[in-house]
Amino acid sequence: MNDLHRKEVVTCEEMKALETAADKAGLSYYQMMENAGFEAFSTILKHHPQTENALVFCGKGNNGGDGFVVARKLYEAGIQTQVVLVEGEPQADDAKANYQLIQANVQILTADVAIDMQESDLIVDAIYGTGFHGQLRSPADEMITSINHSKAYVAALDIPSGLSGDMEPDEEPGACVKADLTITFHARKPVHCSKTAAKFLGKVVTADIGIGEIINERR
Ligand SMILES: NC(=O)C1=CN([C@@H]2O[C@H](COP(=O)(O)OP(=O)(O)OC[C@H]3O[C@@H](n4cnc5c(N)ncnc54)[C@H](O)[C@@H]3O)[C@@H](O)[C@H]2O)[C@@H](O)CC1
Ligand SMILES: [K+]
Repeated sequence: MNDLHRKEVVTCEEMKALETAADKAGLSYYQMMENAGFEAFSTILKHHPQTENALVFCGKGNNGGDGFVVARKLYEAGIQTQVVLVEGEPQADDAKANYQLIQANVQILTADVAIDMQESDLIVDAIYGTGFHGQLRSPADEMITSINHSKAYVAALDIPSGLSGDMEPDEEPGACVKADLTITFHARKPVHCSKTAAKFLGKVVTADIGIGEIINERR
């Protein structure tokens, strides 16, 4: 593992290796998701404390799982919260577990119903993170166009959906979420250092999810 956990910028593959190492050292994937969701929630409310109505767009992978954790924290903080399942029910195990935890309290919408974004003052983008490659497909592309037309404050979890985490510095981005705030986990990915992507990232905050500490402890 060398000093990979100390690097300020890691590729998506290196991030996966760090998560595997942290899991082996005793920080479960489930706990990393909880930490990522809690840190994102706290960072969002620090930057947008006036939030009253939130809409959380979740994909089917672990980025969506982080979104379910954020939705639970927002609801627990007394904020009116709705979740949109962009690609149907979650497929990743920890995302499924976190989806179960919000069922009783958070209204769940699906991509086939008309979504009114007028009332929302916060949109959380948890559609895709480091697992995304290539171009957006339907219905995510239509959802993202609507997100970009809304007046809400937009916070992206890990990466604004549609951008590849390993983007080359001079690569032109395709269609993607335009965020006001991006909260990335553990370390920046190459996309967070790209000049061409900068206008879609907004302010970038790196959140500690416990990986560095657990790897240091077990050395
Ligand atoms: N334990 C973990 O693995 C952790 C993961 N975390 C979160 O999980 C994210 C990575 O999760 P995943 O690897 O599940 O992937 P994502 O949730 O980023 O993506 C979901 C799925 O989208 C699919 N996909 C890729 N390109 C696509 C395209 N063009 N159109 C449609 N679908 C496409 C992929 O098959 C992928 O499985 C991170 O960015 C981070 O937010 C965090 O919770 C921290 C811990
Ligand atoms: K995202």
